[in-house]
Amino acid sequence: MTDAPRAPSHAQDQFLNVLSRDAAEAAFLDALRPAPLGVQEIGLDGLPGRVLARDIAAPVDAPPFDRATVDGFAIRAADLFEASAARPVHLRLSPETIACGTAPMLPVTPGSATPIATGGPIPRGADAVVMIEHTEPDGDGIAVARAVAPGSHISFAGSDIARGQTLLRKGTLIGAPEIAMLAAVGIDRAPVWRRPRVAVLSTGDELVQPGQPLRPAAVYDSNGPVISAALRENGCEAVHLGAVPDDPQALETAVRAAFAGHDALILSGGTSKGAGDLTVRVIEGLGAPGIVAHGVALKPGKPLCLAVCDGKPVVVLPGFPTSAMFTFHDLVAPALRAMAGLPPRGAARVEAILPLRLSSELGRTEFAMVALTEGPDGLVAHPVAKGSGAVTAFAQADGFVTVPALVDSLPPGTRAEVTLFGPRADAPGLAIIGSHCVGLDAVLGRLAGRGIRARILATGSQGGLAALRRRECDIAPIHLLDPETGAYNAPFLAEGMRLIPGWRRMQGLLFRPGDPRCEGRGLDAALAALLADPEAIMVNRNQGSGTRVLLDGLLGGARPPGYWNQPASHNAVAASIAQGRADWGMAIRPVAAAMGLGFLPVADEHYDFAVWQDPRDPAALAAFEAALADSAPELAALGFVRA
Ligand SMILES: Nc1nc2c(c(=O)[nH]1)N[C@H]1C(S)=C(S)[C@@H](COP(=O)(O)OP(=O)(O)OC[C@H]3O[C@@H](n4cnc5c(N)ncnc54)[C@H](O)[C@@H]3O)O[C@H]1N2
Ligand code: MOO
Repeated sequence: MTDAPRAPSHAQDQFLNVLSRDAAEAAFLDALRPAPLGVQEIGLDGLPGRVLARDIAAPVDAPPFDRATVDGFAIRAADLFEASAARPVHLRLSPETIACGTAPMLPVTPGSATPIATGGPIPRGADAVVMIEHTEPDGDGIAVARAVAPGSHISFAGSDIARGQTLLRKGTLIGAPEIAMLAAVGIDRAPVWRRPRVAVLSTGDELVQPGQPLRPAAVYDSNGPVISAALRENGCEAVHLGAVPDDPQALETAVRAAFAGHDALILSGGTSKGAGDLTVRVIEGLGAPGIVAHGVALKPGKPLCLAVCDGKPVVVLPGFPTSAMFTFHDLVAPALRAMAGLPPRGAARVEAILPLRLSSELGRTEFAMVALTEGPDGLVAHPVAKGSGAVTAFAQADGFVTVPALVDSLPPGTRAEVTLFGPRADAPGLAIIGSHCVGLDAVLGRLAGRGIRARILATGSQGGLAALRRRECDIAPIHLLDPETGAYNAPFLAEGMRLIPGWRRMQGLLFRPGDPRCEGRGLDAALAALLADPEAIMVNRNQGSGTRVLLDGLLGGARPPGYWNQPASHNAVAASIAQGRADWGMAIRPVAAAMGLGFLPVADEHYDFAVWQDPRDPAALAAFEAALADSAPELAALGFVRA
């Protein structure tokens, strides 16, 4: 409860009351007591995805009558007890033929048979059907050379669904199989829970809706669409109202309107500081009891704000996309599912080995997202964290490992429980761990065309080689320069590994077009001019990258301004120069071209694939090599030269 008086200052008392995850959940559920919102009758067409509000009993039998399951003759089994190949039994034919949809008029009397189609109602007197191919025409009737057990080829009334039986239970999520059952007993509408209508509002001056051009310093609103999608996956109707700027009046108006017209309200962003106080004040004014938790000892997700106003949930998710999704799934979705009448989502769990130490912040329950590969001793859980601001972690991860608040790290080799996002992790065909290159996407496209799926985890060359050494992946893409020999990749292989030759990528010096220090000059002259100018700021690369080795070689011990800015990708280097945060750096040519930057070639870098000589899936690896050969045109178009 947060009725504490607020200082009118700008003091950073953002988290009035940091609760444990469990305490926050309990406070929220206690104040909300989530329950379904009411019942509505919906026709069959609208039922998929809805949740049944009452048990449904079958009003009729299915099938409604005893029927033939084959084309043949309705007979009396007793007539054929003695039938054999040596002494076929003759049966005379009844004058009627029973088609589907024809009610029989005449009984089957001893010594007779009635032609019947699959699905035709069994006539009185008959107790079995003999298949047409087990009979021969015989004068005015048929000859049957085998006995037939009573009940053969008959499906009896009510054998599928018995009248009065509970067909579907309350709480069932209706899909195609349920529609079939309802339709089969003649039901054309069913009572379902009303879907909670949930308003979704993003907050922040920097947000631009997808489809619009991006302004400088702005980002696309990804939380709004992803929360809306997740709401729909959890039985709610999502109403995405776009983004509202950090302006008190605009925020108050938007929040009040969204709250009034919906069953729940989900905001994102601005929970931790500044504008967050605005949102919090508006929420406090919406109704009692108001905010029940603001600040939860969770990682990601610390600034989560949970409120209940006049019986409706009002939630402010952290702005960072990964934090927003995690807190939504962990603490918000279960309550909304209960309001939608859906049962709790059962999460499958598997055990997997941690290949590396997993560090965690003491005092916060931490969820570490992991991608699974198959290792020699079972599943291996590779952390895929890119920070709370990332949007790709959910798509790349199979699930997460929970590190309790009082644990600060899990050592390598720990067998950890992984809670899966989906029903079961689908085993990828090929596990590729190492350095990522845009050219690899072209190869994987070709590989998919050959029906083989691959999982890529971008860990850098060294991480990939280590995973390959532990046999936790099939392929490690690497570009490692041995400064001693000047050779690429081969010196780094372990005994029993080999290289599949990949391609060469030209590394070079990047600059903004028109920079007089570089434009029209050769590499040496440009470098000399840059190093001579104290105003020239460089952007470096991370230690351990091949590009860094090249750069350090070029710099020959110099430490120009910007040296300590060390991002880990070609794209970050190019963005930094294009946006004027730095003036020069090193990256591969396609990245320079994509950003419209000037480029002075420095050296060809070799990007190859390390594999074991005795791979665990030789066929998949052969398919990879074939896909690599097929990708020559795409690679050439990207500016890569096949090795
Ligand atoms: N000094 C402190 N700074 C921060 C703290 C802290 O305790 N002290 N907490 C950090 C944590 S943890 C998180 S999580 C974030 C949460 O911040 P907010 O909830 O206030 O979110 P914003 O500041 O508005 O945005 C953070 C980040 O996310 C981007 N964003 C916001 N909305 C969207 C959206 N709809 N779609 C895509 N991206 C969005 C926004 O542009 C920012 O980059 O705060 C830390 N800081
Ligand atoms: O809570 Mo924040 O979500 O750690 O990044």
